[in-house]
Amino acid sequence: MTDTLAHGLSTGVQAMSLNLSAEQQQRLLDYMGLIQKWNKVYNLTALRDPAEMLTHHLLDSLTAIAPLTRHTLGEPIRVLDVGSGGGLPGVVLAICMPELHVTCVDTVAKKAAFVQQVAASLKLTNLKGLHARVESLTEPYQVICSRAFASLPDFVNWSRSALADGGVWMAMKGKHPQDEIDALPSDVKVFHVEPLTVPGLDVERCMVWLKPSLSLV
Ligand SMILES: C[S@@+](CC[C@H](N)C(=O)[O-])C[C@H]1O[C@@H](n2cnc3c(N)ncnc32)[C@H](O)[C@@H]1O
Repeated sequence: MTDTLAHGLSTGVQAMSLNLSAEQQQRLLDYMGLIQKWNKVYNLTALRDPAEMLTHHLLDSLTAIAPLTRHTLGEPIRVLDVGSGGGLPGVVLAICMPELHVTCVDTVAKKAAFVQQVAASLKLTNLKGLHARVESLTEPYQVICSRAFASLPDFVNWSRSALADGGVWMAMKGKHPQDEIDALPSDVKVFHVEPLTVPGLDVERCMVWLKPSLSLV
């Protein structure tokens, strides 16, 4: 099974043209192993089948790497993953983009504790699990991301106090969320929507990029 998962991961990584070392791919597999091991204790995901976890969680989260890399251009910025749960996509970002400083915030204490445990086990010094409501955060992040978290209006309204000057939001969504875009506050605008393809999954996914409309970014 382990070999099958490793093969599925490297095939997906190639399909996405990602440049990940053998060590990074092993860490991704180790992360999946930790989710499987602790899922019952921490209640991290409804998925139990490792092959499904690979496609629906790991490969799905990996689709964020290329767009985020195009945005950061290798800068060591601070990234906040809102409603990160077991660390998706935050842990994946921390593994694949070691220059980033990634904080995964969740209101559920044991989910934040799990991310802390992942950081320690996988020696990810650029990863932190934080137990808090995102609305309470004020330290600035240059990119605030989310996956399967909330509607776009709630996402930006609840996290805007943590957005750095010139910062952007990056939301991983299913099909193009026109209704949510139409309901955004007037001082937030979408500046890019890009389709995402998850290898091995026939689903609609997109990345929605947003920023305060007065920003000069
Ligand atoms: C559906 S889960 C998504 C988890 C993960 N991002 C993923 O893709 O698997 C949404 C998470 O948001 C967290 N959450 C809900 N409201 C929140 C808030 N105001 N601040 C921080 N986390 C919140 C929940 O505890 C839950 O773990």
